[in-house]
Amino acid sequence: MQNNLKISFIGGGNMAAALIGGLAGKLTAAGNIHVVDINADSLAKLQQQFGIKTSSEIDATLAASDVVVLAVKPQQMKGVVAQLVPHIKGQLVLSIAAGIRAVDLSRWLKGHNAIVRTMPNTPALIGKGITGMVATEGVSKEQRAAADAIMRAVGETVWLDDEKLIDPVTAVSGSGPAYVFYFIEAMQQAAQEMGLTAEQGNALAISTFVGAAQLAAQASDPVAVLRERVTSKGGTTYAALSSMEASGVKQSIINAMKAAAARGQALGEEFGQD
Ligand SMILES: NC(=O)C1=CN([C@@H]2O[C@H](COP(=O)(O)OP(=O)(O)OC[C@H]3O[C@@H](n4cnc5c(N)ncnc54)[C@H](OP(=O)(O)O)[C@@H]3O)[C@@H](O)[C@H]2O)C=CC1
Ligand SMILES: O=C(O)[C@@H]1CCC=N1
Repeated sequence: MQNNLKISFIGGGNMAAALIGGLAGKLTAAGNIHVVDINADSLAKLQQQFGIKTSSEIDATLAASDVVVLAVKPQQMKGVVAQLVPHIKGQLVLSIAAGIRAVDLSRWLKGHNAIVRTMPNTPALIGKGITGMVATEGVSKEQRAAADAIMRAVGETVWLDDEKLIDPVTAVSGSGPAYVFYFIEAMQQAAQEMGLTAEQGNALAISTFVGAAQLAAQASDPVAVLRERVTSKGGTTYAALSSMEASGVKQSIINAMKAAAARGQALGEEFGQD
């Protein structure tokens, strides 16, 4: 599916690159995608990889865009948005930043209220992302559909009614890939400490994650039942899970995710001020 959607990215870092990979030449022609970034290396890489337009400064391309994607760090957002004001008229502004609230973006944009706040994740790079998203009142039906199409180009979407839920989404799926990588790293380390080679440990740990995740996605049973099926009475899995319970692993994960959500809220409070 290709359409003529003109999309400008402000910030061409890790997450923007993951999104552009799913959009360029797929949802829209590469020539319809424009990236503004202060980092010349990032721009050169993006242009070479995807054949998109790039510039180091905001220019007239922005005013001609249908969608402006804000993809800089939360700490950089206020300064960046201030530069956009003269160029934002009726475009949809789509933010992927953690923490920064739509009300603050709208105020910085002098009352512009066609804003969709989203929280994607890096598996977007391979079309397996999932994005939580919420629209402000000024977003038209067509703009909501465009936002959905952009994020669906790199995976699934989950629409929320309440912007407050973006912080929990950030804690679950936005930051989530890092928890998975952390768990895989621990499994790889354990594999090596028990005598397997790095290559063997990598293959075993990663395939186990992929296989178990796909089984969980396809099974009609809850994951707790799938876990119980692996856990023979008095067996090896029971020994491992008992050790995890005794160390408070589950509660640690819950605490960590609540810390991520709290950090999202704090970023909004810290970097969303006037
Ligand atoms: N990484 C992830 O997994 C996810 C990230 N996000 C959100 O995405 C956003 C971007 O994150 P990520 O891609 O990881 O960050 P990156 O640092 O990789 O990308 C941000 C880019 O913006 C550039 N930049 C800084 N200032 C400006 C400016 N004034 N004008 C234009 N470009 C500028 C940076 O350049 P320089 O490096 O020189 O500063 C950098 O290339 C964040 O708000 C984050 O919360 C959301 C979901 C997941
Ligand atoms: O760590 C962060 O703040 C960003 C948001 C979600 C994933 N990365």
